[in-house]
Amino acid sequence: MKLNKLVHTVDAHAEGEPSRIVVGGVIDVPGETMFDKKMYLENYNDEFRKFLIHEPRGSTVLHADLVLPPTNSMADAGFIIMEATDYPPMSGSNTICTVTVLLETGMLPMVEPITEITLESPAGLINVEAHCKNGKCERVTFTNAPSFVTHLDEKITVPRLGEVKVDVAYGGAFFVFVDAESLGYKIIDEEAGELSQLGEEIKRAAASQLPIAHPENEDIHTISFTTFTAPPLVGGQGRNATIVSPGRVDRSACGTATSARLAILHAKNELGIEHEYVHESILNTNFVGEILEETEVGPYPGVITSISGRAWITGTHQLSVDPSDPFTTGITLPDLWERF
Ligand SMILES: O=C(O)[C@H]1NCC[C@@H]1O
Repeated sequence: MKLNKLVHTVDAHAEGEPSRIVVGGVIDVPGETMFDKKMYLENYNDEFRKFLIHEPRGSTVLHADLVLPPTNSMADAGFIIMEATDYPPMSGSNTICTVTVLLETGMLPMVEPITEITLESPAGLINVEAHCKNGKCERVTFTNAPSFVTHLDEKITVPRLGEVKVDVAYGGAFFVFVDAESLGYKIIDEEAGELSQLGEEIKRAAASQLPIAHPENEDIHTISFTTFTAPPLVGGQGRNATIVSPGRVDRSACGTATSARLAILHAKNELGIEHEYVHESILNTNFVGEILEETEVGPYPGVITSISGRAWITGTHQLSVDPSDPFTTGITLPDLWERF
C-alpha cells in the first residue's frame, strides 16, 4: 500500500452535532497566531479541509478540528475549526467535541472532578471547565469570545418571503436571527428541509443587505448562519434551528448561536446576568448558556457568555489518500450542494 497522506482522527458528536478531531498526521501550520494559521489553511491549503469533511471521506453534516500546538503560552492546546464551507473563528459544538477528545484520549491530562484547561481558538483564548468522572468527560463548559449585537429589529427583503424582521449578532461568528413562529414554524423534525432552504435564502439576503465587520478583526466580515428562534417545546427557555451551509440544520443547539442569542436577549432587556438559559435544538437536546458579565467590543456593548454541553466519541479513523484515487479532495454534487 502506498499512501500520499495519513491522518489520524477521533470523531465525536456534541448533543448530536458531529466533528472529526485531527489528532495526528499534521505537525504544524505556518502562522504566528491561531487566526493566522486558520487564514493560511483557508488561503493556501483548503484542500485539507475538503479532504477531511467532503465525500468520499466525510459528509455535508460534518466538521473537523485540527489540534495544534498553541502559539500563546497561556493555552494548553490550539485548534482550527473547519466546517463544510468555511472556517468559523469559534464554534460551540466543535469546542465541546475537541475538549472531550483531548481529555478522553489522554492528550491533555484529565483531573477529576473538574479539569480546567485553556484552548487557543482562532477567535482567541477559550477557558474551559470540564466535569469528569471515572475517565469520562461528562460536561464541558467554556467561556466564549465576547458576543455583541449589530442590528436589532432590522427589515430585510427575502425573495420568497418579502419583508422579514431580523436581528444580527456575533457569538464567535455572525448570525442573522429570525422568529420561526412568525413564518409558521415550531422547529420540529418535519420542518428541517424547509427551514434549511429558507435559512440559506435569508442568510444570502441578510449578508448582501446588512454589511457588517467585526470591529477588532476586519477579516471577520460576513453573516455565516441563519438562526430560527421559537418558544421552547421541552422545558428550556428557548428553541432554535441554526442552518449550516450548504443548507442543513445544526443537530445541536449551536453554541455560538446561543451566545449571540444571549447578547440579543440582553440588548432587549429580556435576560440578565447569571441566569441559566437552556437552549433547545431540533433534536430536543440542549446547550446551557449564561451571561457572565457585560463588556464592550469596539463601539458595541457586548456580553461574555459561557456555554455548556456534552459530547461522545463515536470512533477513530485513519484517513488516507491512495495516489491512484481520483477523489482526493472531495465531491460536492448539487444534489446536496448548491441546492438552494
Ligand atoms: O455549536 C456551534 O457553535 C456550531 N455548531 C455547528 C455550527 C456552529 O459552528
